[in-house]
Amino acid sequence: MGFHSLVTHYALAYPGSFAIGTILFAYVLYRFVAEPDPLLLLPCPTDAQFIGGHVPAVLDPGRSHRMQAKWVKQYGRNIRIQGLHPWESRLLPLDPVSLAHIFKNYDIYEKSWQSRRLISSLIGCGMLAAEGDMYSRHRHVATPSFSWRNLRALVPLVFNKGEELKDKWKEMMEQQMAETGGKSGMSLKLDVCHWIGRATFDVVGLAAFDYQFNAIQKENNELFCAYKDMFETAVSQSGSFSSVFSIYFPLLDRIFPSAGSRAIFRGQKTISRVASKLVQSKKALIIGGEEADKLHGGKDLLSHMLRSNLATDLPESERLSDDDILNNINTFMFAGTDTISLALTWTLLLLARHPDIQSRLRAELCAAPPPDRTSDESVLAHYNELASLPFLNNVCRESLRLVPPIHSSLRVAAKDDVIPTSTPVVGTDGIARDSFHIRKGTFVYLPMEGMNLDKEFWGDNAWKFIPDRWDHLPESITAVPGSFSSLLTFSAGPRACVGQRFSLIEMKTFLHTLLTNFIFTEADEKVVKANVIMTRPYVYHKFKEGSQCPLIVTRYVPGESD
Ligand code: HEM
Repeated sequence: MGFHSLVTHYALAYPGSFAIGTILFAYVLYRFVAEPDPLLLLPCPTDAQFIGGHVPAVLDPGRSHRMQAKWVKQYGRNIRIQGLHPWESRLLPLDPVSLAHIFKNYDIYEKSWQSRRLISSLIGCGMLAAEGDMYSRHRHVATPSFSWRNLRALVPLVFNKGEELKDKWKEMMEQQMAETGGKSGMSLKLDVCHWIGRATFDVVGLAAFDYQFNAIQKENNELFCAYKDMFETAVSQSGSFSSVFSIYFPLLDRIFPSAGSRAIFRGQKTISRVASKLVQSKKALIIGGEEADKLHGGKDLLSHMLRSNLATDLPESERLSDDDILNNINTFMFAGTDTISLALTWTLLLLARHPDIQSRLRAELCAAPPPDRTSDESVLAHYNELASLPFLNNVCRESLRLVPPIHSSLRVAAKDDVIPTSTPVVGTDGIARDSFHIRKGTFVYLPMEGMNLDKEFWGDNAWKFIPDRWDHLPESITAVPGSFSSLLTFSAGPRACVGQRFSLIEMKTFLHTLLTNFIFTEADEKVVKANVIMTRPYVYHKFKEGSQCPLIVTRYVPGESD
């Protein structure tokens, strides 16, 4: 039978599947031949895995910086990488001009529907997941809460939580001393990631909605457990079959939930019950009039958001519903707890690995004595002093540069676009161009860590922890479009992190309290980085034990320990 008659025979015998086959064939022909993806003009590294492509390499903080440096040398700063299968191309821009364009045009480069659905299914459609008009309304109502004037009022509560953590560790040391008859006790091996995580939950709970989790003392608060279980389940499930299933078939996941989904639904129920009551009672006080609101004096982000949402000059169409407000509180809990605790954990690990830098920092911090804990004014003056300490500033920036808690992010082009470049891109056709086309639907990586570690901008020692670099930065870094000190740690452009200032308050305040009371040294275990939604510490070869960062914490006694 010839090809012709074979096709006719098949079409007559199986008309349905023949029609589907023909449509698919026409689509493939159209996509790849008549309208080939313009990204195919960009050079692509040849070392992709058949399934998974370059994605694992691009996401792995253990090797992505090395890989990217090699690719930039070979292919230039705008690279086409292979997506999850050989027919899918993605863009990896390491060019500051291209990245600035992508960050600025956040309405073209949106979060993918998959990541938005995943985030929404966990914490609702708050600022992190929303796009379009909904996003603008969220940002409009939430941004004033993060003004410096409002954040100043939160400094004392952050300071007090740092002190509480210090007191807790001292108490644990004293307890150990009593148990061992004084033989040991000045030192403890602590998973600092776990402990700082508890303190950060406390801080964000109070700052976000004036709620006392009391997690430094005990991990049994109902709301704390709900949030913690929910976030931990989401982290442990990331990339698993059940999480992919729940993204693509949310309805089926509701009807036949996996164990993980059941844990998440349970958490959501508790959060909705407890936190909704908080929203209602705060709202009633604000609506109750100026006097009631003054008495309530809510300095937390929720109170500020409710006030700005209830403002008489806000058009009705721009107001958020109570559910939207609650989604934003969940968003602050999700976006503001692990991020800060990881930033602090990595800083302490880096200081443990560089004892000379730790001692220098401690000397600077000890010169700024602690304030009178009972006076908010004194705590604020203390923070102002910390904010101006040059070496503390350098250490924070260097740690946030070297290990950004969010390694990278993913966007998808919502329409066709032309991306400018800093230097001409030489296409696979040999032609040099000042810009290149990108097709609607193309995935684009935002390499936060990649840009922070780029040797061409930061110098040959870019992969090392050198806080002093901040005193003589190379001119080249001014080209990098970061929202904070030319770093992409807090992203860039209109959708950069709203919590940046707050994070620095917590980092600096905690570092002062912890380093003037304790010395941090490395334990026997080797700690390595892994990207599990965020860049988290794991003990080498003990990935199954979960994220942890064991360090030896020793009491610092001025004069004796120096
Ligand atoms: C060291 C700490 C922090 C780091 C490194 C960090 C980093 C980031 C990054 C990289 C993004 C952009 C994510 C993306 O586009 O995919 C982001 C967004 C965001 N962050 Fe943070 N963050 C930190 C702390 C906080 C805190 C404390 C809060 C709130 C209390 C917060 C709230 C948010 C929100 C709401 C967004 C979404 C902003 C938008 O889309 O307009 N973050 N953060």
